[in-house]
Amino acid sequence: MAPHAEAANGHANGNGSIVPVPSPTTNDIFVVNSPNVTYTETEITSKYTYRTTAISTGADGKFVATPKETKYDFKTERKVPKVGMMLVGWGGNNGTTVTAGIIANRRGLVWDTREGQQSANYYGSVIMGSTIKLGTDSKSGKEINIPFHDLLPMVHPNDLAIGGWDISGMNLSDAMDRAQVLEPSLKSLVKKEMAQMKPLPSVYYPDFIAANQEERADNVLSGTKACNAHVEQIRKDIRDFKAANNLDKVIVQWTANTERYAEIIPGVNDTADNLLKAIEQGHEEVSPSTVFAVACILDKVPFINGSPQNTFVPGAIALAEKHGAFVGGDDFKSGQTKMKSALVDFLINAGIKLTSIASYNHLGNNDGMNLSSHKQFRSKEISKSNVVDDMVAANTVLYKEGEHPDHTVVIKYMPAVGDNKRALDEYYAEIFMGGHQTISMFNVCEDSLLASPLIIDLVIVAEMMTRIQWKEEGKDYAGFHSVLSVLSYMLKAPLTPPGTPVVNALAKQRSALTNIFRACVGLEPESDMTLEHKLF
Ligand SMILES: NC(=O)c1ccc[n+]([C@@H]2O[C@H](COP(=O)([O-])OP(=O)(O)OC[C@H]3O[C@@H](n4cnc5c(N)ncnc54)[C@H](O)[C@@H]3O)[C@@H](O)[C@H]2O)c1
Ligand SMILES: O=P([O-])([O-])O[C@@H]1[C@@H](O)[C@H](O)[C@@H](O)[C@H](O)[C@@H]1O
Repeated sequence: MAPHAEAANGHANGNGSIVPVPSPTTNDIFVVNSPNVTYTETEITSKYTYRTTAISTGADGKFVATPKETKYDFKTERKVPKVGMMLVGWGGNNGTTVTAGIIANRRGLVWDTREGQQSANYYGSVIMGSTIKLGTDSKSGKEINIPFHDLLPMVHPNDLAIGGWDISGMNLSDAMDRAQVLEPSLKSLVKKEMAQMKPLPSVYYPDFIAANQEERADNVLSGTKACNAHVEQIRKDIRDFKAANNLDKVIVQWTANTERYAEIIPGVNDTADNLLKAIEQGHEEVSPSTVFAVACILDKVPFINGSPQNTFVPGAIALAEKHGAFVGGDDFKSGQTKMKSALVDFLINAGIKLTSIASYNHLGNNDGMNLSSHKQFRSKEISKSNVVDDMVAANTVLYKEGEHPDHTVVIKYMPAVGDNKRALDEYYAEIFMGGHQTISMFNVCEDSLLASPLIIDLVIVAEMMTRIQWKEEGKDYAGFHSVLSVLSYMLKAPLTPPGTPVVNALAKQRSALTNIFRACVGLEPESDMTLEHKLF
């Protein structure tokens, strides 16, 4: 949508004159016409008033609600850098699928399927496949929506350089065949390019993943316990990849197997210094994923954990804060849990008292095989079970202090169904006057085709966050907190800055992401009040 003529030429400042703004870049589809927003060739700055409600309790025990305003300045770099995505577990179902998907989109591929011709797309990506409301047309009052990707100058996934590590040395074409996710007609179009891609050898500490993974571990660095050499090798791998592809920055994601939880041990992984010392001493409780996290943190390479294990032990969080490095996690929220976080939000906010959730799923891919081992399943059970806690705790009308719906999670490995995970859910609730509502759901989640767009969203948003700074009046600009809780929409068990609340409600997560990005261009949060359509 071309911006309104005079808006494109500047905005009225306090004394009514038009302050010229540089014309939007060719990629911009909108410009904000506000005295609070300034565009230069290199950055967008916005003056933003953050409005909240501070609650206190009066002497009479009543809540006292006081509107509160905090003024922030946001600064966003406009130049979209050349970005690399390095995946740990690159040779897995997700790694091969997301790689093939980006190649297919980059080349605009079309392939034959039983239902006819299929074109490459980014469906399932909130950034590439959804829109946000920009505002309402000043003449018609019609809602104007724009692609989410156009809200800020974000990286396009087609431009990502892709690499990574795997304990399996299989090239990406053969690994794509092993994954059994994509149509042969599509694979035939990308296999030549993918055959040239070979994962870098990785760290392999057998005790952290299922023993059934050992047979594929033919591409490993020497040593089966954490050590400085492993950290330094990973740091070198990232530097080499960045140089070889002439990149401005790299984002690393863990999409390798689910590990068992690491025990939190005082003196070992409870502080940054202890964790570094534990790695140097080869402590057996330091996992491969934590070694990758440390390597990335030391070079301020954003690291995101797409699996449920506790990669970010307290020492890793402390190290990230010390270095001002971005981390995010845990566990891609792809199918069954994504549905749950939306449905539970709806039920509880509709005043329906959910009393039982039974979540059963079975799958036949290698992830499922790894999860057939109890310790690895336990990691996943935790991330899949905690997703309703915030919604339940927020409704003290339905639930007494400490009251919680029954919630069970079952995962069974059934090789025959491959990557086409079956999620069978029963939601049981109390309704008006002793009635009950039972919702039974059978949800076939093609796991890797649902997870791959999330891997893309996580890279795009994490990279965007590296180009956004904030300050209060009279202070210096700074980055967001090291723990990127803004990534929570894509994750089952959102990691948040220590001591801050976890929000799992899907609508709230999307709203937070949208409105933080809107603030960067000086736009108010979208409230959906639409008073313009209610008062007149
Ligand atoms: N819908 C989804 O697919 C989904 C959703 C949420 C989370 N996850 C998580 O994402 C991860 C990947 O899922 P997947 O279906 O691609 O699994 P997968 O088993 O197909 O792929 C995992 C890959 O990691 C490799 N690997 C294991 N340990 C490694 C190490 N130390 N270093 C490097 N590579 C290593 C394996 O060889 C394998 O190729 C799993 O932890 C899974 O639980 C997947
Ligand atoms: O995201 P979601 O569909 O709830 O959870 C999925 C589980 O149902 C599945 O068993 C597991 O293999 C995937 O890794 C993923 O975690």
